[in-house]
Amino acid sequence: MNREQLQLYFIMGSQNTGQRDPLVVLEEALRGGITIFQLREKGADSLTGQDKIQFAKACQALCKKYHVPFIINDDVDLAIALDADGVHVGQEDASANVIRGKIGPKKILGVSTHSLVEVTAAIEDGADYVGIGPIYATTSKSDAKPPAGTALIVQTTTVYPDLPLVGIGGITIDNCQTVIRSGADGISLISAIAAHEEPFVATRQILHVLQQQTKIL
Ligand SMILES: Nc1nc(C(F)(F)F)ncc1COP(=O)(O)OP(=O)(O)O
Ligand SMILES: [Mg+2]
Repeated sequence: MNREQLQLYFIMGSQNTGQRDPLVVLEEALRGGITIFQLREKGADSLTGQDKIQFAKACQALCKKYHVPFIINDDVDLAIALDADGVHVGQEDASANVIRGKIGPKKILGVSTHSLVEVTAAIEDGADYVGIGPIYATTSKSDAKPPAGTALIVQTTTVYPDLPLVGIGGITIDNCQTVIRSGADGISLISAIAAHEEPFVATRQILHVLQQQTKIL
C-alpha cells in the first residue's frame, strides 16, 4: 500500500449526494484530485441488486479513467465480481483474515479500527491500511461510535510507525490539518465533498490545505 494514496480518501454512495447525480459528483471529486475512492452504498436510500452492480461498475470506470484506486465497502463478493482494487471492512463485517484469503495478496484490504487491540488484529489479518475514527461527530454513519478525537492515531503511529492509516469521521477542511498533524497519512470523508454544491471546488480546497500541512511536517 502506497501511503501517499491515502492522502484524500473520498467515500460515497448514491445516498450521500442528495438531488445531485452521484456519478457527476464522483467525477468532479476525481477531477479535483481525490487519491482513492471507496464506494459505500449503504443505508435507507441505497441501491440494491442490479442497480447497485451497474452503479458500482460506472464508479469503477470513472476511477479507472482517473487512475484512482476503487475500493468497495463491506460487499466482498461485489468487489471480487468486479475485480475492484480492494475492500474495506469493519469489525462487524466478515473477519479480515477470511477476506484476505478470498481477495488474494495483491488487492487492497482496509479495516476499521477503534482501539490498539483492533489495530494489532487488523495487521495480523493482513490489512494494508486501517481507518481510525470517528475522529469527530459524523452524520454519514448512523451506527457510528462516539467521536474519539485523534488519540488513537497518535498511539497507533507510535506503536506501528510503518502502518498506513487514515482518519475518518466528521472531517472537514477546517479540522483536516489536525488529523494530519496527529500522524495520519490521509483523511477520509463523505459529506465535505459529496454534500458540497461544488464537489470539484471542495476537493481542490481540501487538497490544498493537506498539501500545505505536509510541507510543514
Ligand atoms: N467505511 C469505512 N472506511 C474507512 C476508511 F478507512 F476507508 F476511511 N474507515 C472506516 C469505515 C467504516 O467502516 P465500518 O465500520 O465497516 O462501517 P460502515 O460499513 O458503515 O462503513
Ligand atoms: Mg462495514
